[in-house]
Amino acid sequence: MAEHQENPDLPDLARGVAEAELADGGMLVGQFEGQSVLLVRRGEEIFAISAECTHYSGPLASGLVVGGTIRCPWHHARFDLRTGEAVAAPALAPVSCWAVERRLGRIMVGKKKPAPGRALPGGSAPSRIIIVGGGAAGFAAAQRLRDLGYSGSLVMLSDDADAPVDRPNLSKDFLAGAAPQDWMPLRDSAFYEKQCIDLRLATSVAAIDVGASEVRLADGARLAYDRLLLATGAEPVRLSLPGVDLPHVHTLRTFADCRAIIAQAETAGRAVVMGASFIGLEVAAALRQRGLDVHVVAPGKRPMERILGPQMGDFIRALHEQRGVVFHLEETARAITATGVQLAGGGALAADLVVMGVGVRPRAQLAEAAGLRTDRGVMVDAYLETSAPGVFAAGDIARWPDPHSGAAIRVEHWVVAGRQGQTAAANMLGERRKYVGAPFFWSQHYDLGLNYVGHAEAWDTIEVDGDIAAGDCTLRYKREERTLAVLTMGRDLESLAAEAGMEAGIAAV
Ligand SMILES: Cc1cc2nc3c(=O)[nH]c(=O)nc-3n(C[C@H](O)[C@H](O)[C@H](O)COP(=O)(O)OP(=O)(O)OC[C@H]3O[C@@H](n4cnc5c(N)ncnc54)[C@H](O)[C@@H]3O)c2cc1C
Ligand code: FES
Repeated sequence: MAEHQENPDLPDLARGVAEAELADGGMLVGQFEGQSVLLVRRGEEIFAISAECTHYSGPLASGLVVGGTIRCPWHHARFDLRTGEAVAAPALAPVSCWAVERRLGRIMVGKKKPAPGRALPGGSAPSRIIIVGGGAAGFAAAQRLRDLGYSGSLVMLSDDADAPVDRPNLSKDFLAGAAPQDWMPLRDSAFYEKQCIDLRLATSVAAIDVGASEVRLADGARLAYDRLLLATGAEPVRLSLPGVDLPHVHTLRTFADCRAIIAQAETAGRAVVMGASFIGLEVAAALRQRGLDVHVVAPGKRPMERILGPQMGDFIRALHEQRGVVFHLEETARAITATGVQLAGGGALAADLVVMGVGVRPRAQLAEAAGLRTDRGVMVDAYLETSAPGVFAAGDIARWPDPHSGAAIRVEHWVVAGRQGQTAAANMLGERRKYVGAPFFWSQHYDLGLNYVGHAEAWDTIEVDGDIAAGDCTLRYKREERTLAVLTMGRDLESLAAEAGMEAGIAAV
């Protein structure tokens, strides 16, 4: 938690505030020993927790209290009000909590509470767990296993040479040059040592033998498991075009990909981004922030129209055009040369950097070869277990029965991957916890963020409330009167309420 200068505008919680200042259901930010502390009152109970989210320092006072949790307005992390525990991704570290005293009509903050400990769930705990994948789902699962008290062997295999990183930032602040390199790892190497997580980088898994409960590494070594989590994520599609292997043509998935784009951007003046969806446009924004000329080539009529609809498509286009991005829509590339991109429509664009953001495909080959049930991803049940008992899957590869849309869906969202990793961890230890989280993602373009809750592949109506052009709106994607998804800009509380509402709807069934 960040240290703060004394702020004369905030009440000193060592001296306390009058009880009347904190009504039932209310929140109040004060300071205690130089730190911002949030008081939350629920009936007769008062909680004191750090006012800043441990993900990107979001202001918890602008969040939503649901049951015993407080939810961050920026990317929906959840913290237990009593213990401070980060119960749901994307936050991976707890917030501090303090004891609260009520004396002579005043509320005062006392001693900091110790970090929470958890008892291992009942049942026969496995003694060897292997996680294949060092991304959002794999990391969150490993951390949650240790948080839950699992003390057996925990091996995490990743074919990436870098330890797990904050992948969403690869197309945002880090690519734009606004975040230092040391922001990127989710944890430093000391964390893995301390938690006894045997993290093996640049280690490729070649096969899984579910009959023998073994994974085979590319170097031929075999490792036995009692429980296995597949969290192999997705890989970027590389269009098959002449010139696609030229050195200035990139895709973006890993930290190394991002460093290579940055190295090229340092000398490049003109970039062509292929694809006008989330990653393509975030890359376009970041490269504009670095001062490059940026052209975007995409086959659709509007950017992001298939996912967000025409109104948002027009808005996103205008937003990027105001910042100097030039779109070539309803257009595709025919070939890439050392100096540019030739368009199918006959034109040509000069470029010394080309980035393809044309989608990803799930890395489900291991599961397919092992005979697990797959269908455009790895099929899992509500507990995230695959068709092979004891083998779980989470994140971008998993297709799960989503209770909100009623369909088996697979998404590519950071928060979903992290939360599925956390649920799979509990279930690998013998809990029977269904994954019922409403899908959620965020995207950032320059200083504008959008939040999206739910899942709508097709809709018949988009209900717009507010002013899209002003970045202050809520869009509801509906089919037959039912809201499938809610997009907000500048209305974080509505996004949180939509998520909580969808989840409450499921809980009530
Ligand atoms: C640039 C970028 C920006 C993004 N921005 C956002 C955003 O703003 N919001 C959002 O919600 N989502 C965003 N996403 C999507 C989000 O990052 C993914 O949904 C998330 O990372 C999925 O997590 P995962 O654990 O399933 O897979 P990954 O994070 O991809 O991790 C997969 C891991 O498996 C390893 N692996 C794969 N196969 C093998 C093998 N055979 N042997 C060993 N290891 C293997 C890989 O090396 C990797 O470590 C972004 C993605 C990218 C690339
Ligand atoms: S800042 Fe709180 S969830 Fe991201």
